Amino acid sequence: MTAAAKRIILSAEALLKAFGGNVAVQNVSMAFAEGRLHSILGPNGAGKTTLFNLLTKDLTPDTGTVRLEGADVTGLKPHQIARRGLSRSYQISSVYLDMTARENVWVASYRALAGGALVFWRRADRDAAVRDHADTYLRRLGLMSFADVPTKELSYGDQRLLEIAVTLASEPRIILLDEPTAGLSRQETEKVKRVIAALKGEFTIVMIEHNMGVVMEISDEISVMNRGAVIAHGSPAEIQGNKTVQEAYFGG
Ligand SMILES: Nc1ncnc2c1ncn2[C@@H]1O[C@H](COP(=O)(O)OP(=O)(O)OP(=O)(O)O)[C@@H](O)[C@H]1O
Repeated sequence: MTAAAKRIILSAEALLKAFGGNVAVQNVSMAFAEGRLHSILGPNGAGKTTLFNLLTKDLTPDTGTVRLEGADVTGLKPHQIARRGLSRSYQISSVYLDMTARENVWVASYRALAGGALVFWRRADRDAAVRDHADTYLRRLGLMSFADVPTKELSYGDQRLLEIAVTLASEPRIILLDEPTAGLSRQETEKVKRVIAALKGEFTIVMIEHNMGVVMEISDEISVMNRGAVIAHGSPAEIQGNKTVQEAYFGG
């Protein structure tokens, strides 16, 4: 199915962001279709992270519009965007190293369930519900055997998986993954790749990723940025054969 045939859940429309005289994101428009994995590629400094920050409202664009389910959300704060179902993982792992794996997911689970007036539940029921919720995501990411292990004792790859578990436990509809395989071994990269591929369809995923093999294998569509602008958009096969991309990204 083509992207055009799918419902657009999130979109960037003519976004522009400059830092002083440096235009980091230049008139960028992108549409993210429901249930698809859309990767953003580009060399260092292309503007990918700035675009993420504009989508999550960690940054405000100088001009342009961000739409979530058709509504203009450009003026909203990050927590308001999160409440509307958009959750993000960071390039630098943001899990708490002194907490156990389960405790890390608990925090997001508690927030997700608290939306359902969790505070009024009996304490034992509440704690069991939060634990069940957290365990669902630990299991899903293959981390149950580490549930009670302090996060600092997990391998870096498992810490990145835990980060995805935390992201999912907030029950988003859209997840933004910032370089999920950065710094991982080949084996860990394979594992993270399989996990992300399994989330496709259920979640809309936007992913910045430098590992070309991962991007080409699991993406439904790819946008390529260079010097703040989008220079190509298409399927993995279309991007692989695109001459402009080869010149900009692979140096010729
Ligand atoms: N807070 C900031 N202040 C000033 N300049 C910034 C800021 N954030 C980003 N930039 C600049 O904007 C441009 C785009 O940076 P950005 O981090 O978005 O690129 P990127 O594609 O994510 O790169 P990388 O792959 O290295 O993470 C760069 O020239 C960068 O130096």
